[in-house]
Amino acid sequence: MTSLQILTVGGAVRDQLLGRPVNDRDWVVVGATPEQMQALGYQPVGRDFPVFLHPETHEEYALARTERKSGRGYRGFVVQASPDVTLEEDLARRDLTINAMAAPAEWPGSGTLSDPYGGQRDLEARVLRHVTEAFREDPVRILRVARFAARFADFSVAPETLALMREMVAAGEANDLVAERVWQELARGLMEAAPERMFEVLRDCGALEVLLPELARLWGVPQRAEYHPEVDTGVHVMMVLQQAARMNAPLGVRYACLVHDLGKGTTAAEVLPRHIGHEQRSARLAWKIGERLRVPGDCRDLADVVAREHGNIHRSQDLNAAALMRLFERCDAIRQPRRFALALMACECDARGRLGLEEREYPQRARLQAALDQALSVSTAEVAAQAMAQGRTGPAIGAAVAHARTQAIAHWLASDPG
Ligand SMILES: Nc1ccn([C@@H]2O[C@H](COP(=O)(O)OP(=O)(O)OP(=O)(O)O)[C@@H](O)[C@H]2O)c(=O)n1
Ligand SMILES: [Mg+2]
Repeated sequence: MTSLQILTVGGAVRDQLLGRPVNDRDWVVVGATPEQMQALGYQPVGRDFPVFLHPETHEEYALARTERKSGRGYRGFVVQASPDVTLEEDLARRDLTINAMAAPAEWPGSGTLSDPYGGQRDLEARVLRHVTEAFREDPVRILRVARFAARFADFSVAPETLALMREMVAAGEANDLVAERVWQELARGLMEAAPERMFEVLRDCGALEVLLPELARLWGVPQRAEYHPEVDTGVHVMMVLQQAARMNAPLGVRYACLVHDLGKGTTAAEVLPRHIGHEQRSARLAWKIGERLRVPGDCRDLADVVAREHGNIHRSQDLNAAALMRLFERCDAIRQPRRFALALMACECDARGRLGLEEREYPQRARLQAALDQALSVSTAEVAAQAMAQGRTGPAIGAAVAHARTQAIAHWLASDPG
């Protein structure tokens, strides 16, 4: 039996070597039994994993372990931890070499490091490389590699790792991923600096076709070159995501960008490169994905508005007050102005996510925002009181309020804001 050793491992070591901020620390404990850990005051996390929380810092301490698979997919784990498992054995079953380094507790960021699998070498070479065949044991790692590619934009996936990921997908390993885990990884990847790289990697290994066939289908679908110099729909959607990242857009906006044009993938061949009515089809396909991946409600709702209305928002420059009010009503903008503002942000990303048009102005956003502010400035209570004084009831009161809002927009338009 080895003597008890507690080391920092994984992301914290990697990020420290990269000079990036370290948020959470993960620890590996070698040479200990669960009973010893509990005697030292650590709290066990769950029954299945030999993971403990530090009594004060609440950081995760995992006993060195080897894992062996008993079934397919994420649920098929049997975890084997014992005080005989060495550090090297533990590191061998981790996902990537850059995540398979361990350092002493008080490590200054350089000097002694346990790096049996070339993590430092791969960090310097900017390579995402799997450690051993044990990579196969957890198909979530396919998503993790894609997510790390989105975070570390200048890293490439090692050819042998991509080949292994392809094999896993071909063997059906991506089919059994739990919806929540897929969404969790996708959401994290969407929030990285280069979200488009996640989809590039997922596409390269075949996982995108399995996880998001509605999205995978967009590559090879042409759009009209007058509006879309990049032509290819998949390329366009990735450019839209790049714009969203550049604007530091929140998750909902990035997700809405991802799904806004899904309907272009089901356009009849004889209509191409036009996509008449794609917005409704996008909304339906986005709904399907939302259900399948259990996407949170706020992301789904925003994506729905953007899918249905992005064309109308792009073409909103000449709308009169009544038409603007109808747009606001379809978007439920009066009740949900913040969501509408996010929808406008997604539309701006869509407008700029086109080859050579990345810097274009998007006056629609400010104009619609200002028009909505006018509509919101109407005092509902006052208008309703007036309507009631005139003997109106029920829906007629609502109509009077809507009318007053339209009037407010009309006044503002007449004072011409440009
Ligand atoms: N499916 C997984 C999940 C985690 N790990 C290992 O557990 C460590 C900690 O996992 P996690 O905190 O999820 O990832 P980090 O690498 O710390 O990255 P992040 O910055 O996203 O926390 C990883 O570095 C890796 O060694 C793994 O091998 N396979
Ligand atoms: Mg971590």
